[in-house]
Amino acid sequence: MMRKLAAGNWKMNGTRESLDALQAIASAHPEPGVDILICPPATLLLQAAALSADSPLSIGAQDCHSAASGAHTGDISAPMIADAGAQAVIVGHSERRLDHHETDADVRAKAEAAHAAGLLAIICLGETLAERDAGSTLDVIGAQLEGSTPDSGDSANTVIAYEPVWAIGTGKVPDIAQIAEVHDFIRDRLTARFGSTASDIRLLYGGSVKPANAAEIFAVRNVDGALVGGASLNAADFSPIIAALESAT
Ligand SMILES: O=C[C@H](O)COP(=O)(O)O
Repeated sequence: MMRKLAAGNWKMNGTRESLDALQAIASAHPEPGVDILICPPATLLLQAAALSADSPLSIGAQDCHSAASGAHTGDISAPMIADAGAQAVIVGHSERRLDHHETDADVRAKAEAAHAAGLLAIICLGETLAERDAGSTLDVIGAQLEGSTPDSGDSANTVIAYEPVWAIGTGKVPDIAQIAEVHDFIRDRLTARFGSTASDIRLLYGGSVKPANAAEIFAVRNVDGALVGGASLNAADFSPIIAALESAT
């Protein structure tokens, strides 16, 4: 049976004192009915993983290189992330695709590296506002999904996060029908490619998820959790989102 996933992406936020939030979240959900993942910046991975070792929280990174090691100044590899005690890594976030010109092929290679290192790969997809306005959302999502998801993907090692670029950090959220359309589309495409395991590949929605809108989003068919940015930075906001997901399960 699939366990839904509440994932927090701290992005480029957080210093050591921010780790207090991990304890607060773990204390509020001692036996959660869903999986909980926090992805802090790389500087905090080792400490966050150590602090969470005996808690229901898992820790993930926000990116990895596609190579296991080598001359890539400033990058970290999937084996290094695993060595730090983390269990997951986000790949292909739109901020990486935009800021670092990452292509679908790059994202696919990173996801393959994550799988090879035994990490859960959270593969992000999302259309821009211009693409939505042009009516090409499903074409964009279909191409990203096909190009970014490796053949090694299955329900145990892969999560897909649908994050409309225009909804990230803006307070704007697609309407429920729009979320349902894209999630149904992703599920159908995964089923066509991967067969029966696709029904258990978790599909997360991301983009301005807050305590006030979480329950409505989690009621949508084929929404198996959320990838949360700003509202994951503190327990006061993230904990009600976790609770909403538990209630929807
Ligand atoms: O990875 C998380 C997403 O980019 C969503 O960020 P947000 O919840 O701050 O809109």
